[in-house]
Amino acid sequence: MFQNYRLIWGVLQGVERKRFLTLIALSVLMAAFEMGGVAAIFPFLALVGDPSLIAERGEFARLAEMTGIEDAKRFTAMIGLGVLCVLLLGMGFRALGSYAQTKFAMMRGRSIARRLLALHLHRPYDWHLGRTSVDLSQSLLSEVDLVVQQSILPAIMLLTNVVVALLIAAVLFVANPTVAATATALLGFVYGLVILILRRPLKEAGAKRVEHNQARFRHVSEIGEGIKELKASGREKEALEGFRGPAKGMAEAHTSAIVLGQLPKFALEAVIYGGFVTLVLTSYATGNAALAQLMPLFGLFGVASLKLFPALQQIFADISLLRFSHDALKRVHRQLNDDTPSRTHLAEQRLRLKRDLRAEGVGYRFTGAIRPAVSDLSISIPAGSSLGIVGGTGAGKSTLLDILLGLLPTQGRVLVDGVPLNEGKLGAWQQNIGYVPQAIFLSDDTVAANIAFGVPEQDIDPNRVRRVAQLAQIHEHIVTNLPKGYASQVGEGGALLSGGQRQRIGLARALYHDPDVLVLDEATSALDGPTEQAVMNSIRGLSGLKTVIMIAHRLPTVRACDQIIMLEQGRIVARGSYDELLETNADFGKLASA
Ligand SMILES: Nc1ncnc2c1ncn2[C@@H]1O[C@H](COP(=O)(O)OP(=O)(O)OP(=O)(O)O)[C@@H](O)[C@H]1O
Repeated sequence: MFQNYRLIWGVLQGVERKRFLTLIALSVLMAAFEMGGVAAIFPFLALVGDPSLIAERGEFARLAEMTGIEDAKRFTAMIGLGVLCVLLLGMGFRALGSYAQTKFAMMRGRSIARRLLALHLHRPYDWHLGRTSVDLSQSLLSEVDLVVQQSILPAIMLLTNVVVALLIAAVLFVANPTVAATATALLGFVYGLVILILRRPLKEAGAKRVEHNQARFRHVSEIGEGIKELKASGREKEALEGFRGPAKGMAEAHTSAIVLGQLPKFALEAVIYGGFVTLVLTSYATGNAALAQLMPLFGLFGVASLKLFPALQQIFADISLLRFSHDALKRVHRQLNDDTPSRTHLAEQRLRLKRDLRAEGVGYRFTGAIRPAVSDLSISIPAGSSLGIVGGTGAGKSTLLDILLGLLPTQGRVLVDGVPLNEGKLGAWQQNIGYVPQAIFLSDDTVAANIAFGVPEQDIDPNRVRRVAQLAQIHEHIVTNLPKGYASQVGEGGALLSGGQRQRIGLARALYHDPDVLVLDEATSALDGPTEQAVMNSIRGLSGLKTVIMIAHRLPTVRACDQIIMLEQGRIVARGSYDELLETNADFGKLASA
């Protein structure tokens, strides 16, 4: 449990930690108010039991003299009112405190999720390779909520309730040390025993919850991604069955946590009320004291147990939640404190390409790969020219592209106008690149918003959107076939657009920010012959204005490129113009005729 506090401390940041400490101080104050209310009951009940105390007890006498209320009934009523005020004040203060605590915890849900997302976005590209987005969505959408509601909030509440319980116990000790000591020993024993018995099953339920939740997220995400294959092969039933196990496991883990958390309630109830009855009966049977004399004590214990019992109950519930959420907290803590370097400074100004882009001896080997995907490769691309990259599958084309984009760390150097690209310049360089991947991601938004991707709606320039759509040969389709033109919704994942149309939206998107460098990673492979030709003509129209780097499987696609390189096993095996390569390289000739 102390580990939970350590982990929470690690999850919080500078100002959050200060607020956390302030809330704990507030908890102590809340507890003091709570105790004040309980302590005030004792003299009040004593007075009700024996009005002569007004004259006998100094503090009552002084108060009666100060207020001028000598009449016993009126004096008792005044004290009762005072006690009520203290109790109400305590409750009001506690309500305010609870609001502050809950708000603090809930706001952490927002800040922790945002930090997780920011860390994820700023991790280097090679860190993302081999990782799925399931991890992120599970942490952001599920584990953070659990951490907030079942770790941070209970951690604060636990401290409040422990202080409340201790202070109320202290009042009871002052009132009657013997009874209080017996009750404490009894409660402590029962309580300790229950915690000891339940801690392991609670922790196990928490670990199982994380595991099943992960499986649930993975399964749903796989269904989303593979829905076409699933439906086409009629495997809906299996997909549904696959969800059953983790969903059931998750429900069972939560059930265990809730039931185990409630078990001690009954044990405590038995001890508290059983103890109270025993106390009354013993006093009555032994005739040790008149019932009237014991009244204040019973009243005190009654009110104390009204306060003490929920506090003890809450303490156990908080401990249960902390144990249950331990694994989720550990996971979020690990993700927030993962020391993979992040690049958080986004450049404001783009790094323009005026002379040339050069790669000198670049290379990259994927983790676990036997040989490098690209090795010792050098190339020079004059600004405004076009480069076509061809080669068989696995030749290293995409890896070379990723190196030039600054996405992968490389041996050798990449130079922009003779200046080596380093960590500090990557953001500025990437802002100057328009990238069109093989598969375009479309958000469930309008066509215009998808072209000006990431630009807030009010800042979208409709003229620019139209211009780049014309360049990408998609304008005619948008204005003639879509119901609301540029304001039409594309449907989730671009469901209303064909593969070729999606690709052209992607091209328009890459052109929207008017980058100096246009990178196409098999971007036209989904287009039919005439459309590809039209798009390639548009790209050719950019000749001299933009530097174009493209990967293509079909050789006609790169026909008009100023320079073509052919890769094999990560190395350049031929370079030149299309016609030069056709003449000098037999493999290229074979590929062209194929
Ligand atoms: N994330 C990865 N992890 C490990 N190895 C990888 C990874 N991505 C690519 N590779 C390996 O690196 C080599 C080059 O891959 P790359 O994707 O650059 O080739 P490519 O020429 O673009 O292939 P294709 O035309 O099939 O897309 C291949 O052997 C591939 O298996």
